[in-house]
Amino acid sequence: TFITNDTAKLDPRPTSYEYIVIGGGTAGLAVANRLSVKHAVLVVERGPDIMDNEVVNNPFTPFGTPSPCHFSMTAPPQVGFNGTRLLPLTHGSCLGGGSSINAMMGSRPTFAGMSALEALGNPGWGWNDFLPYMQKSETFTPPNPQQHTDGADYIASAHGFSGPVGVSFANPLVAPVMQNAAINTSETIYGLSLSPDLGMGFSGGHVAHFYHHIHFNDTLKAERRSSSAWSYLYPKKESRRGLTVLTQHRVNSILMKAAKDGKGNITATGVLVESTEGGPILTFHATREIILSAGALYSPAILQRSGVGNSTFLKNLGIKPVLDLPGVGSNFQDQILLTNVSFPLAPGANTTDITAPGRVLLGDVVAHPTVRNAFGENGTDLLNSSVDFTLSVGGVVNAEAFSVQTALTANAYLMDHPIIELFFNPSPDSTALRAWSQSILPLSRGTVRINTTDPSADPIPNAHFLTVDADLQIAVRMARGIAQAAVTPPFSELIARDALERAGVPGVGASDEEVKTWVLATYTPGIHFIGSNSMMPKHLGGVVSPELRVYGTTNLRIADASILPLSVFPHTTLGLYGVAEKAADMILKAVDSSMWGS
Ligand SMILES: Cc1cc2nc3c(=O)[nH]c(=O)nc-3n(C[C@H](O)[C@H](O)[C@H](O)COP(=O)(O)OP(=O)(O)OC[C@H]3O[C@@H](n4cnc5c(N)ncnc54)[C@H](O)[C@@H]3O)c2cc1C
Repeated sequence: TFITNDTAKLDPRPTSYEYIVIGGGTAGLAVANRLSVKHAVLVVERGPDIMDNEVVNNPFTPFGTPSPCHFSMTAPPQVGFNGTRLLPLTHGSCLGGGSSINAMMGSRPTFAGMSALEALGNPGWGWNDFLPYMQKSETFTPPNPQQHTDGADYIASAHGFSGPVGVSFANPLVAPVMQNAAINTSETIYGLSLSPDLGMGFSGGHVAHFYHHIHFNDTLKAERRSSSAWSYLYPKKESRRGLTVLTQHRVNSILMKAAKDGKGNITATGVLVESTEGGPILTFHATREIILSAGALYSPAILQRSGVGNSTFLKNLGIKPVLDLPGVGSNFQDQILLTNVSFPLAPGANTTDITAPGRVLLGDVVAHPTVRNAFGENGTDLLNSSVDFTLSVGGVVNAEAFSVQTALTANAYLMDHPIIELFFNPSPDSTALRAWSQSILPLSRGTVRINTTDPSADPIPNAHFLTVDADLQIAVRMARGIAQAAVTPPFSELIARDALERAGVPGVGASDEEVKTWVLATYTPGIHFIGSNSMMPKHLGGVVSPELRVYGTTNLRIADASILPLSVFPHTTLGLYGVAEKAADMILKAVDSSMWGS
């Protein structure tokens, strides 16, 4: 593998590769790794290589600590209490992308979620077909006897044991006394039962220990973030003669030409690349395929700059349309988080038992209530929202797209897909226990659009958070879950009696209006952006086919979070490695079949 930020070092500079991967982030590096076993692959990554950065590598660095990989853009004003709110959209830009800065919480989709994805017109994406790809990516470290005594468990058949991505529980388990109290309390408030393993695809309300994307070396007793860079790129055994990685260079656009396949499809022939410091525009050609993996914020922007998107919109920006695909940048969505809820510890609490000085991870245990757990038997009545607003802002390309997605979401609810996440961890300074709640499967939809042809400018991502009523009602339930946890033993016994008041959370007796006010004033993005190049039928606004090929092209595929049409990955990363493995498999099989055919 050759990693450089200097094109002069590509000497003589090859101008042609078999495959070009745009974006060396979470999914991009995984795809590149698999393709480069037998093929010449160029990865172009806008951010730097920060291999030795301790802030990033140490999994116990307090979440959110700035690093050269942390970037943020501000979304257009979103709904808020008494008007609008400006919310930061954080993302990673370096080798590893989001996986180099995320909270490493490892979760997977459920059987119900993957059924919804498949029913949307994506054969081959159901749970049974998808599980082997998640397993292929993973080396799971089973809990040792002490971790097991402290509560961690697993189901071997769910996991992979020889893939590049390290998945393990912290060793020793972080604050097991706190974890077990949180589990018991969650069981009580939502009527849940303990699940041995989050990765088995279980639907139905459950509570479980989280594992994290951490490489754990039993001999060295060392733990390191298992970013995609530290999984698929840096380790010696993953080194590839055929792989070139160009960092600190941005792909401005993709070059296309009319193909001679007789079906009117176009072919992606190369990319225009520029150093992020400026300088000449370079052209690199791809002889086989181009794989777009710049993430849900940037992949639609690159397509739009390349003339792929809604033709009218492109013409208004002065861009010559190459392919009219109205779904590009539509169906954009994110979950929401209720965060920063910090319950001060009970006076005299034994902090070493219930907090973990220097070893905090986000989300040590997680509760996953379903709509039945959170709202009772009539919970699916929630989903009677009108399409009008979403349609007017371009969140869906037509009313049918919204009604199909609503129906699939309702069906997932009936199959007991979790709708809420409630998770807990100690505060980094060991003075408090923190509660967080995250929505799953939101219905609000928005857009990612460029507003200039300047390739150095960020696109405008507008998720229109909480604009569908069901999402707001679920958010109110999320806040109520946090309040209930604070007054329900045994968790309540670990925190101060007036913890709820001091945390500023509406009490259990607060009215729905009071809770809604608090939600609108405090919610933040879930930072699991998806959907902006959705995998679904073209007439519903789909951008890629189940083979992840951009409709109307012969050889342009997308492998990143933008292809997910529904938010069925509660946390995205482990599922995205599955997407990347499946993408690589489909690409390589296409080569094999063309060789047999020739
Ligand atoms: C702060 C934070 C916390 C999170 N916590 C969790 C968690 O605990 N668990 C979990 O599972 N998920 C978590 N996530 C979500 C998860 O990390 C992302 O969904 C995932 O990393 C997205 O992967 P991707 O491959 O789609 O894109 P990315 O990983 O974002 O990769 C895209 C790459 O493309 C590059 N790029 C963009 N434009 C260009 C261009 N024009 N040319 C070249 N390169 C370009 C970017 O620099 C980036 O490196 C978190 C995310 C964030 C930001």
